[in-house]
Amino acid sequence: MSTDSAAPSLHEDAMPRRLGSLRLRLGLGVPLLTCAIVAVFEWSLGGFVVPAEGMARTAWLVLLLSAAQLLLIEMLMLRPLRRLAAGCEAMESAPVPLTPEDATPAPGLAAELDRIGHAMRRARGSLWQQDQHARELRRELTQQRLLLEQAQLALEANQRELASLARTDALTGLANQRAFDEALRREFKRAQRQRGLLALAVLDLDEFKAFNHHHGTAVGDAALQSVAGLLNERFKRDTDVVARLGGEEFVALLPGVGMAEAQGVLEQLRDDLRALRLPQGEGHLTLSVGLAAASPAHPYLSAQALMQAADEALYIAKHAGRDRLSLAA
Ligand SMILES: Nc1nc2c(ncn2[C@@H]2O[C@H](COP(=O)(O)OP(=O)(O)OP(=O)(O)O)[C@@H](O)[C@H]2O)c(=O)[nH]1
Repeated sequence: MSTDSAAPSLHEDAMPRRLGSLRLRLGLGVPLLTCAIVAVFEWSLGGFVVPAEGMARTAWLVLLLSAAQLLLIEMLMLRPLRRLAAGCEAMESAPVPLTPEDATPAPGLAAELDRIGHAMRRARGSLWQQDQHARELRRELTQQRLLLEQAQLALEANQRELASLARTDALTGLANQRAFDEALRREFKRAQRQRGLLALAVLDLDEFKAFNHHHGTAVGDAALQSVAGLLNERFKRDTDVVARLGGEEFVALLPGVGMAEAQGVLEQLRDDLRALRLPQGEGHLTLSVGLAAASPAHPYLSAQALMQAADEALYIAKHAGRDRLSLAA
């Protein structure tokens, strides 16, 4: 049968071994039983006193009867059992297409066993198909999970980008008002806690309305970007925060920096701007700065109070004629 050569299984040898042992037992048992039956039969006919000729005839009779029985057992039992065993083994291996021989089993006991083997192979085929289907579904599920993970990563990246955009000034790339407000609150509390220094400068370009008017807003935009570049250059420490609050107004928040040090760096920044001679190396765009600094010797009640002091200093610088730095009282 075709299933005899099916894919190997864990119990491949077990069933034939069992059938071989059964055949051996039948091979011994059937002749002995036949011998016993013939002996009883002979005894019932004439007793155990049998001439030598009669003995030989009886031996032949036993031999022939045993051979006939064994042949019948082989055809009607062992062969169908082998098919059944093959059917059982096929349950553990890939299905093999049913042959016409499988589809039309022989009549009698063999037919029953064949039918069982046949049904087992059909069940195996169906199980195998379901198993294949389940594997496909699992593969698809894995793929979908991968896609989902990728989409999730992309979404997280987008969210991070959005969050960063929400805290960044689009024109200059500096922190915006929202990011600055958070930084001011955070650094002010830290300075208070650690009794440290915190300088805050508010910087405002002078007569920027007129600048825009003369040179156009595109040139004005470029000037704002140049000032942002200068701020980034001058305030490079990890703890420094520079931001554009809107329009032509910038801030520099400098943790751990006192009034004198901040004043020095801001004057250098004003020199840098003057040297640039915006626009196009021929102009004279200037900057006014208001500077306030919190320290244990000069504390402020709140972050807002520090900001207000810097704003007031800027107001004084503007009203004193612009292009200068004014210190908070
Ligand atoms: N090019 C450009 N101009 C801007 C931008 N945001 C605000 N402005 C302009 O900046 C100018 C600010 O003008 P004002 O607030 O009157 O200040 P100012 O002219 O600089 O005068 P002072 O601050 O008193 O020296 C306005 O004309 C705004 O239109 C921007 O993103 N790009």
